[in-house]
Amino acid sequence: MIEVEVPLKLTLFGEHAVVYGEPAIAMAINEKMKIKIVPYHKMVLKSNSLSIKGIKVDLEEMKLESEETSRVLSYALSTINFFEKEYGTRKNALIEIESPVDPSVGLGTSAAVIVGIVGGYSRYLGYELTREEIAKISHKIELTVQGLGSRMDTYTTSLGGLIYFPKGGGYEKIRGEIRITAGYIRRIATTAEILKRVKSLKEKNPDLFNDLISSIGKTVNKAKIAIEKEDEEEIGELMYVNHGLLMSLGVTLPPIDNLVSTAKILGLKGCKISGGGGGGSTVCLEDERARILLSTIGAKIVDARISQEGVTIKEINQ
Ligand SMILES: Nc1ncnc2c1ncn2[C@@H]1O[C@H](COP(=O)(O)OP(=O)(O)OP(=O)(O)O)[C@@H](O)[C@H]1O
Ligand SMILES: C[C@@](O)(CCO)CC(=O)[O-]
Ligand SMILES: [Mg+2]
Repeated sequence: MIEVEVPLKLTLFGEHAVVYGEPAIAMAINEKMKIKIVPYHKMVLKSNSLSIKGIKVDLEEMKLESEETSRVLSYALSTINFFEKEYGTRKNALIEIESPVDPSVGLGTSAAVIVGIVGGYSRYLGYELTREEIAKISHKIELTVQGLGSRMDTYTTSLGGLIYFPKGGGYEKIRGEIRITAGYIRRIATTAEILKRVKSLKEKNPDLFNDLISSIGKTVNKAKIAIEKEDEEEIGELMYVNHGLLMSLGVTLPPIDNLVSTAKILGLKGCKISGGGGGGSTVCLEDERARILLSTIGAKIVDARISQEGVTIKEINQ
């Protein structure tokens, strides 16, 4: 049996802008997706947190036929098919995914599913991939499924830690500690859908769009310096600025906008939406009042302690 653990992630700065080559900062957290892979007589996927809205069932074979099924399973299916296409191998298995959070809430579950299956299924096939190799393959798969996207989520969940993604590519681990309070609410759309909306804004108003994302890029670079100097005042101020710029991109949601502006009035150091947006996750610099504010919008608090460890893969002889 292969057992995989993948940390989820928080985007601290630069979401969406990073898709267009700007920098970003993300952090792997203590919320871990667990994936188990065991030999089986056919290829079966089991996942505790997925649900499907609307079903179409072949009653003879009791087989789900709805398009919704393939959409919801698209990341997992594409990852399994990747190995058949690239490595010419397919070995039947029962793949069981256990997620600590709901899907599509801004915590990188799409990246974690891909990273977990790439790491676990490649080991099941007898390959020993490094975390960098897992990240590279996973980014390629997520990009294929979504059509748009950056290396940020797949690299953060593969490598772990607090990571700066510079303009133009690569990554750099950041020293320094940042203590966060974070929670999530349900989202109105998936990241893939929100990315498409942002792209249409770029096509409609390229000059304005470029000004917005380059301002986010400047915010990220200032935040990197502030994190390294452990200057919480500056980090927090930049979180509010980044949230305002994401509001202008149209990716926030009124309950989170209200929370962020209330946080600012109450004197919390910093808060912003995190991840794809449209609801989902909110991050604040650690503060008991942030937990209270998050609970007022019905958010589920997550364990936002940093996970220095990235994806871990264990082979267990049964
Ligand atoms: N436990 C799971 N099992 C299988 N697939 C999952 C699971 N969790 C998430 N997914 C896949 O990931 C998709 C959600 O990806 P999406 O990018 O919208 O959210 P996210 O990655 O959590 O947020 P963000 O990209 O903003 O960080 C789901 O629709 C599903 O296809
Ligand atoms: C919105 C985005 O920047 C972060 C999603 O968690 C998309 C990406 O970087 O692939
Ligand atoms: Mg995602």
